[in-house]
Amino acid sequence: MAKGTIPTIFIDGEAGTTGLGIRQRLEALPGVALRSIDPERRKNPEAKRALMAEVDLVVLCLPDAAAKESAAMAASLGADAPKLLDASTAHRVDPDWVYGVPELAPGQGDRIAAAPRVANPGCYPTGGILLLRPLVEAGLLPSDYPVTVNAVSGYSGGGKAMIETFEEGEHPAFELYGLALEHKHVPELQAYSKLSRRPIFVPSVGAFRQGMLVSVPLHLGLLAGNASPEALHEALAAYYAGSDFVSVLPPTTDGKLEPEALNNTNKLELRVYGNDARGQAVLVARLDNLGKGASGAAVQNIGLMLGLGEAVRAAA
Ligand SMILES: NC(=O)C1=CN([C@@H]2O[C@H](COP(=O)(O)OP(=O)(O)OC[C@H]3O[C@@H](n4cnc5c(N)ncnc54)[C@H](OP(=O)(O)O)[C@@H]3O)[C@@H](O)[C@H]2O)C=CC1
Ligand SMILES: CC(=O)N[C@@H](CCC(=O)OP(=O)(O)O)C(=O)O
Repeated sequence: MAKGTIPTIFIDGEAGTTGLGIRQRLEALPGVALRSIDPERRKNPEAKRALMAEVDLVVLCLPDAAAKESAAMAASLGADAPKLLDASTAHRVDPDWVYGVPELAPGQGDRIAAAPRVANPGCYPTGGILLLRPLVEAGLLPSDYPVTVNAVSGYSGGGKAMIETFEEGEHPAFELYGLALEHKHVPELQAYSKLSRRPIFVPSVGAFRQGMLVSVPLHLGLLAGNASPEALHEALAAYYAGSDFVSVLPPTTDGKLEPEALNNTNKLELRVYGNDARGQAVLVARLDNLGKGASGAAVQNIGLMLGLGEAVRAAA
């Protein structure tokens, strides 16, 4: 139930990369009003608390520690507490929060719509989970399969600090990272893909602003019943039939894929590349790390949480 005539939203951290992207998308959306704090007071706890009590929904676009503080502040408002959507990593595997991937499973969109607290997903896990979960659910990919997820992101994924180092020419043009195998996205990737064995995750970042590819190599002989690439494709296509934003495409014929084609959209594409003779396949997800990987996904969740789903679909 809206506190005013139309739902109101406060973006805590609206000057950052994700906050700005959400703001721009919401400004183009009819039926919501944005509320802000004077920029000089944007980190002031009293100013935040007062605004939180007035709005219907707060979006947290903050580093993890600040997101935890803001979430506690909102909870302390009791009956005046707004709904929360957290873009940080802080609450993604917290059982008191609903994971904000509407395509995760049947009924997930309804769970997001009804939830007081929703955790927006990480950009890389969005691609990995949407590739893996249907195959585990279908019994094609054993849950203890030794999964490796390789990925490349545009440099905006690292927020304001990384954007600056790339645009000042102070960052290598390409870099593997996360090689300590403790990347913050692994827990959500494992939990929501329903994998019993911790996946190996090897992210990388390149000299392009935005766009992302997430890929998972598979040995067909280790899948249930030596599943074929066609069976993997069919399982994914059936899972996302009728989805507004996720599509399952035949692989391109030249065996190449670039990461930027979906930039500035909330779309995500899945493909299965296979070679029966070699007994191998590679699953690939393409998305915009700032779109379906962050701000686009946030606006999709806001649409569900505030009953604006139709407007979000129309604007996408
Ligand atoms: N970039 C991406 O692709 C994605 C990022 N995310 C997540 O979103 C969150 C924000 O990331 P991102 O936008 O990239 O980061 P940025 O560094 O671009 O922005 C963070 C913003 O938060 C502000 N901030 C920090 N502390 C406070 C506070 N206590 N109160 C109010 N504002 C504060 C910062 O201000 P100042 O600079 O002045 O400190 C900055 O404007 C992170 O948790 C990140 O993990 C999620 C999905 C994708
Ligand atoms: C290139 C780069 O540095 N990417 C970020 C992830 C960006 C992202 O979407 O992660 P969150 O949603 O969890 O913030 C990283 O690997 O930490």
